[in-house]
Amino acid sequence: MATPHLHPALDGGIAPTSPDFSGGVLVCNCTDRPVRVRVEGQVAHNHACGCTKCWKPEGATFSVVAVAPVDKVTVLENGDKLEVVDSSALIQRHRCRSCGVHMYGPVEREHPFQGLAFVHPERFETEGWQQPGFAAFVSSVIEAGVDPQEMDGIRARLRELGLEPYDSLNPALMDYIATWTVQHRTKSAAQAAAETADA
Ligand SMILES: N[C@@H](CCC(=O)N[C@@H](CS)C(=O)NCC(=O)O)C(=O)O
Ligand SMILES: [Zn+2]
Ligand SMILES: [Zn+2]
Repeated sequence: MATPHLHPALDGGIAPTSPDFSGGVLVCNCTDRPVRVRVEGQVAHNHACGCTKCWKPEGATFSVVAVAPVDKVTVLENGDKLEVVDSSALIQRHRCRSCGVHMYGPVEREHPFQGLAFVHPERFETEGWQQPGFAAFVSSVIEAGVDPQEMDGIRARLRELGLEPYDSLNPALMDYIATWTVQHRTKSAAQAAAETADA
């Protein structure tokens, strides 16, 4: 069977992380007035995402997406071209309205990921960004039109590339979310008790 095409940054082997990468500028696809967004520092939790919401380059089955603290992300040029894809979504994906590339997606509402912005490191002008480490929302590629019969081949290829496939996020992030949920619940209960005591 033919090797499945996943994403240009994955198909030919994954470029290694550079210890010297200290941030860079994300650029959209426009030749005229490209949107430029600066990210200070290395990105984190870079991964392949199979969900239908994340931006993918033409023909790709997966997105490559990472996070950076939102206060390390600055729109440098042509921010007037940005629009929010879906203002009701958790991730406020800002795309270039001319070329469609998603430039950054902050999480603003109360959530374990609050304060982070999702970015597509392949849009960095320079190399050395953190290499992807796992694949998330893999089954979701079916929602984008992939034949379910291709899933074994896709998961095998992801594993071959060292990207363990998950149908949600990886265990580290799922544990982080669950821990946040417990702490948040505990904090809310404590706050409620304090308010009752004050009354
Ligand atoms: N099966 C859904 C999954 C969508 C989804 O939950 N995506 C994840 C990974 S990016 C998420 O956290 N979404 C939050 C959001 O889109 O704001 C799809 O493919 O559309
Ligand atoms: Zn553009
Ligand atoms: Zn996604």
